[in-house]
Amino acid sequence: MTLKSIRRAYQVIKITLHYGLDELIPSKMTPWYFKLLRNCLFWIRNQHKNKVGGERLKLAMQELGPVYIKFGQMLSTRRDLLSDEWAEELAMLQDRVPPFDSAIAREMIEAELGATIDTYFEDFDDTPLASASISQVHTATLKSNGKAVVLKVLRPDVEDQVHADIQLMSQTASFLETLLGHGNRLRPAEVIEDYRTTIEGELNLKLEALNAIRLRNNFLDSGSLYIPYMYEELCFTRLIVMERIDGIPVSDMAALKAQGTNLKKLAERGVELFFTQVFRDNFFHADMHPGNIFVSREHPDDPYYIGLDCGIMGTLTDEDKRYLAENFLAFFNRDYRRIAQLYIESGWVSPDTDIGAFEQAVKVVCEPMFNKPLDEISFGHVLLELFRTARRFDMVVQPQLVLLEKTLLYIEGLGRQLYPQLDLWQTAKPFLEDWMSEQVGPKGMAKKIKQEMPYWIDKLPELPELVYDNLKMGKNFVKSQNQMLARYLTQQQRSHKSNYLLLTSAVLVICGTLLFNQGATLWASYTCITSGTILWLLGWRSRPKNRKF
Ligand SMILES: Nc1ncnc2c1ncn2[C@@H]1O[C@H](COP(=O)(O)OP(=O)(O)OP(=O)(O)O)[C@@H](O)[C@H]1O
Repeated sequence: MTLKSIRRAYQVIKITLHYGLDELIPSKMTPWYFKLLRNCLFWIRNQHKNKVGGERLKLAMQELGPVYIKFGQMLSTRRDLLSDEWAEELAMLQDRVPPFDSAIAREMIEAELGATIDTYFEDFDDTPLASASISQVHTATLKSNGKAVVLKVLRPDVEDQVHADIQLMSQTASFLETLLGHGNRLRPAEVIEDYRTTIEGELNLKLEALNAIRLRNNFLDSGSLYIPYMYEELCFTRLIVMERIDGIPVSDMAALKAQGTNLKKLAERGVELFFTQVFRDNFFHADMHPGNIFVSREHPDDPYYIGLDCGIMGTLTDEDKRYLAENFLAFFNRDYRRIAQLYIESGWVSPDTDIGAFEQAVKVVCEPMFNKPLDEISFGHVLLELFRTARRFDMVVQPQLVLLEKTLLYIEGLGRQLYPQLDLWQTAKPFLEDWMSEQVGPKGMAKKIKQEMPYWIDKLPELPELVYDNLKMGKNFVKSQNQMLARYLTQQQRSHKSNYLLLTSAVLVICGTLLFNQGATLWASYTCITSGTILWLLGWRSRPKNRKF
């Protein structure tokens, strides 16, 4: 541990205690050494006693800085772990932070470009357009084509800060795990590991640019989503350059209404976009907070979305997609047994889960949802409740599914905010049904055969040899099984014989000794002991030599 990290640890402890976060751990779970340590730091008092737990945690994270703010934002999406009040409190964390000096930004940009800013850009604006926890955004004009662009550059030293803070968080999580017990529902170590993967991905802007290029190509002529063009030759780990977009922030309802945006279409498009990304492309934007989504100013009666910040993207395996789609369909058919089976078949919960109890638990949470009309049921909410239930049955966390659930909840919330009468079921159902029929119907079968045909054509010439080898192997297998059985029987016989001889020898030796002690005729006792010894030798010799057969 360096001096810097010790100082940081003290700062974290101080802020934690100022907000009385230690008091949130139930007293009976707090070990004596923890209480002792707390008393040693007696001068740091809880200064926010009048505030509730969730708010204290939010304020502490705000004060701890960007890494913790982002962590709080991520945690707010883990509604399978936190109660709704805590999650809502953390969702309010804002990561707009003061900008860093533009001279440093210039230095960093030039170091990445390997040239001066003037080589590529004119009108570089020293006042940042936006300044967030990980990066800062500046505007400029590209000399080569005169187009308006933005330069997104990482904050200085952000990598070191992130790594140091994450290390400290991991250590605290391991300590908490010991304190709360490894089977605890909160699973701190797992949550931090999940966060580490996310934030480390965000530190690589080149990766963000590559994600944006892929998403842009998927929706190039869609008329529903636009992703700004990335100038790939000017994209590096710490700097990316992209087309500057001009849209209305999706949360600005007044501006959307003022330009006469067709809100119904916009809301439906959001849900359609999500299902297309997941089920058609298997590549979805998983960081859809309001600062990253804009709406076009062009043709407001047929609006489209503009998406920024492709740092966090989600993908699902074909199996995950199938289980997910089947989960939704089983839910709408109220087939709770099927849901329980699907969780087991997919490996999300252990195969020895009590399926009856699991089915019952699923029913308890799902049934009340049908008190609402079908069109009001939220897919995100269904998934959230199912995950919460499955966690009680030790579901192994599937980070890709957590990302999906969080995005779905957000998209549905956004859709409802734009157009409260949005019929989620009617919008999403065609996607699920089409996808399912493509996967499991005759169409799916044909697709699979088409996909696997080249493999089988390649393997066909080997077929006769394979059949011959397998038949031969089968014959040899039966022969070796018979030999094994015969060996086993012989061993059993030998073992019985040996046990019988050893037992008889023991009886004879005991009898001989007793006769000798009682002063009976000597020859009788000698005969017993001698024959006992001979039988013991015979029994010992006839023991099965090798227990393997
Ligand atoms: N291509 C662009 N055109 C116009 N404005 C942009 C562009 N890219 C980013 N911005 C502005 O900069 C802000 C921050 O950008 P971005 O979300 O990519 O940064 P970030 O550091 O990843 O922030 P966070 O992780 O908090 O979302 C956006 O909300 C938007 O206002």
